[in-house]
Amino acid sequence: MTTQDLIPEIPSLLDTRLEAALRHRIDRKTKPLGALGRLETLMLRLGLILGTETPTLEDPQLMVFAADHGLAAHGVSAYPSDVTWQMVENFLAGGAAVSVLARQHGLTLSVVDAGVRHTFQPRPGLLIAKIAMGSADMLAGPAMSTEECATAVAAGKTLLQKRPGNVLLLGEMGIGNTSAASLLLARLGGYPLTDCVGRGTGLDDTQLRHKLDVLTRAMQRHPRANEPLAALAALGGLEIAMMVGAVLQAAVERRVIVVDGFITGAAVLVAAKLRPAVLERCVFAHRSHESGHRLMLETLRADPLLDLGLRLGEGSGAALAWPLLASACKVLAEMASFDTAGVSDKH
Ligand SMILES: Cc1cc2ncn([C@H]3O[C@H](COP(=O)(O)O)[C@@H](O)[C@H]3O)c2cc1C
Ligand SMILES: O=C(O)c1cccnc1
Repeated sequence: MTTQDLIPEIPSLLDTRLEAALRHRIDRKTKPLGALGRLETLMLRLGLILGTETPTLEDPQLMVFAADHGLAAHGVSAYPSDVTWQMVENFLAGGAAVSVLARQHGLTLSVVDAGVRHTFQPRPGLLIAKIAMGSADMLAGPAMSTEECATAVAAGKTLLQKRPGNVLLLGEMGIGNTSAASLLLARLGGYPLTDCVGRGTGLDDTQLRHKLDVLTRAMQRHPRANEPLAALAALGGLEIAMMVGAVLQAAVERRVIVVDGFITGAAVLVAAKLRPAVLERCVFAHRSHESGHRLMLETLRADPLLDLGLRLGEGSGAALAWPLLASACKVLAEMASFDTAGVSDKH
């Protein structure tokens, strides 16, 4: 499969007529001009993505992409790799944070086994798309072969195609994946690693220094992995690669993409380096407590909706931001204008 086949074209959403109509509609609502603040920016974005002055959100899909990481054997996380499969069980049993939030908000939760080091029993809500029993140790070679990486991206596209609705909320699970996300940010953003690495699940100072040392060696091991797909294969992870495919396909289909935290942000970064117009389809849910996330958001020119000090992942931030998207659509559709309500406009 050529890169051309794997990575679809994604046109810009630029539509000056629709944008003007949306701005007019928002400005004529019964409120001081601009008074709904960033909710107005959100209304505009949702209208542009869905191509209408009255967008409606249908059958939102929260997909949690899960995989293990070979690098985790080097002690870059505060928790053992087994937590990945155990949390997948927890998601499916309905007991994880994201399970509760998805239930509360009526989001369809599916868990994707992109490469967890465990064999799951098939059951509803679990999409088995396993590429390998975890990624390889990137200090010894690439995390994924070029073929594995391409297969993961393609699988992400196919999975998304089969899901209904017009909104994708991204989530992930994979012990060690803040390391992969940090490496992708450093390599694709051209930043010093120290600005990109954080405590993940809760490393202390000594453990953080060790993580930085391991990640420095990973960068040195792959000096030529500079292109997005090469960096993804060498330094990424199976769940991140699968999210890249899902994001590209969601963008092709003009779905709203709700981006969670640092790791889902890394997948969007790779996708945006390949196809910049992906970013026009994204809503950034929150600013994570993970220290590299600020730089990640700056790189993506993102202005996230929430800042709750979350450092969980799973799609928990995306689920928490969901009611704001729902409100934006409701207000755009139902709030009266100065003309219809007979309210006097400003002098
Ligand atoms: C119980 C538990 C539940 C989680 N849910 C998400 N993560 C989060 O932590 C991991 C990334 O951090 P690091 O790179 O430090 O391993 C990912 O699995 C992420 O989704 C969890 C982590 C744990 C321990
Ligand atoms: O921002 C995130 O998504 C995040 C941060 C720490 C641990 N897991 C996820």
